Amino acid sequence: MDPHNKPSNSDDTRAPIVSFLGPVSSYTHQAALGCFEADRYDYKAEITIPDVFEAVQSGGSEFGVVPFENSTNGAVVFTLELFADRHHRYPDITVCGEAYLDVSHCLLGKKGVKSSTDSPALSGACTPTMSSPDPLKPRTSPLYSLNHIKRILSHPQAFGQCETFLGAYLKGVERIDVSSTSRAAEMAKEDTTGTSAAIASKLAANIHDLDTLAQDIEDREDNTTRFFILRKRTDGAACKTSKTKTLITFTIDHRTPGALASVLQCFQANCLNLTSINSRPTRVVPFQYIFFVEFEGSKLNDQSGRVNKALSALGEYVQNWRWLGSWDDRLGG
Ligand SMILES: O=C(O)C(=O)C[C@]1(C(=O)O)C=C[C@@H](O)C=C1
Repeated sequence: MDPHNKPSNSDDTRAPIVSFLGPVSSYTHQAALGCFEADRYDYKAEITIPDVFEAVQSGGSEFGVVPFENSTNGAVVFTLELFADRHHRYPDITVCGEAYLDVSHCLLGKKGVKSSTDSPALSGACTPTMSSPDPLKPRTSPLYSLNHIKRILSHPQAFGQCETFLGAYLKGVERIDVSSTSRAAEMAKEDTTGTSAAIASKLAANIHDLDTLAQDIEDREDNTTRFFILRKRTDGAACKTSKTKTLITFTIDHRTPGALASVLQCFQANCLNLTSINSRPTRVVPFQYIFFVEFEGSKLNDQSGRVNKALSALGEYVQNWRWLGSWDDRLGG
């Protein structure tokens, strides 16, 4: 990746640090490797997504890479929560880039028995029941028996991307949410009973020397995750291409009819295409929300002036709002 202009506070003698949701071999790590050349940057594995935000906000790391949304399972709420920034912990965090990664999950563990068509672990797949009369057909079957698996570990996003396989072959098996898929692989490796399995990547299987009990277990072949690259706010970091996107957050007075429609109208009036809308609770008043709107166009490279016009116009309808960054659109690139 282009280094998005060298950070102004960087010491020229050391490589800029890129923090990512670790440990190594997470999908976020793989996305970071695709964006930042290994000979020009140092990588730092963080334990949680908040740790990545903190590393960038404190200036300890120049860049951070975090998951933002998945094509099958939707928004990564943990990341939205941090962008909501209710306690003003990350006032300088901005998005300066994005990356898309094809995500193909494996079930990793310690193998028991080689699978055969009559293995009891495999025979229940897609059997209609009263509660599930029309079960979906998984895209793949296990490579080995899963009879010995007592718990599955993964990041909640990964569970949501593999529901069909899990429903067919591991129905009722306990699921444990952990901080990332690569952490799940580490924990499966540490389990000396061999009864834990992790949903993680092929790379994690190699790094942690785990058996691949099943592969391509995601519900959809086109399963893709979008990651954001974070950096501290800099006014000069202009986008490089004409295809750009911008993210803002705002709150509105929920008692005013049409308040949200009025805000969205500011984008329509300036011919700005919206690309995503999300919301999270304000946690001030129940059932009131912080909205996230992403749209095509850049605040920093706004030759037509449409983005800045829309942003000035929406001030009239919101309680408060914040620009979270403008960056080059990498979809399809
Ligand atoms: O990076 C990882 O390995 C993660 O566990 C995070 C994450 C996510 O939150 O979206 C990243 C990619 C996949 O979509 C599943 C999980």
